[in-house]
Amino acid sequence: MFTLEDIDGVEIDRRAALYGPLADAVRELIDATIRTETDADVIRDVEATVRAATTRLRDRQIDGAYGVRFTPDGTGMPWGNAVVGLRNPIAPPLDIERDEDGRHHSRFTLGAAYEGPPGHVHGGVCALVLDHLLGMTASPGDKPNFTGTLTLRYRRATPLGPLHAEARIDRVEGVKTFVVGTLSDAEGVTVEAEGVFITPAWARD
Ligand SMILES: CCCCCCCCCCCC(=O)SCCNC(=O)CCNC(=O)[C@H](O)C(C)(C)COP(=O)(O)OP(=O)(O)OC[C@H]1O[C@@H](n2cnc3c(N)ncnc32)[C@H](O)[C@@H]1OP(=O)(O)O
Repeated sequence: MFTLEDIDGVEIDRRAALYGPLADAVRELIDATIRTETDADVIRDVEATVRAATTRLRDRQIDGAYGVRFTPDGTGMPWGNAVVGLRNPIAPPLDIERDEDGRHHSRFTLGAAYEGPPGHVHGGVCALVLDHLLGMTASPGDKPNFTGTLTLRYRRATPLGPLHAEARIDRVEGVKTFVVGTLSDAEGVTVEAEGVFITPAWARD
């Protein structure tokens, strides 16, 4: 599940510079695919081009998903992750910052690819973002904590566009870490979240 990738910082940077722009380009493609109103023959031509590009990428590929890789110095490479994955065009991706007090926060933009109600973020996408942010907040050390229960209160619809999310640990009780967080737009909080994150048996002392 968590694997060691024996590479140094120079190699991480090289790979990030190679794969990051590809994922960015595909994110643009997703947005353009949703919003285009160009001519039918152009759309069919682009479809063929995209299929050809996919065939070229599949020339050599790993079996299964990317996994969460760590380098010997503990640098994480969750590059296939659905929220922060550098190589995953589905991920917005979030850039999550950690304060000295353990609070985690992120500013990001969700566009047309994340729509649920017209012009607004899909409720499941709100949950996706908050689950990941709260999960990161719950796992400050080298032990993973997995979502046991995530409770959300959707106070009002979240508009597509620039957003902010933050989370902090409320308390720790044995193997359970209780985390609270919010998703907000410029007008204030749209979704409140509470999560119970649990250290799985295989990671306990
Ligand atoms: C580089 C960056 C990395 C990047 C990677 C960072 C990843 C962040 C990911 C974000 C978070 C995720 O999506 S994680 C993926 C989604 N979550 C999952 O897939 C979890 C699936 N479930 C499980 O693996 C398991 O059920 C666990 C770990 C949740 C529970 O394990 P368990 O072995 O069953 O626990 P058990 O010993 O019975 O119980 C321990 C205590 O927890 C309580 N408990 C047990 N289950 C639950 C529950 N669902 N909700 C509340 N509380 C519970 C029990 O009552 C007990 O309390 P007491 O008696 O001690 O009081």
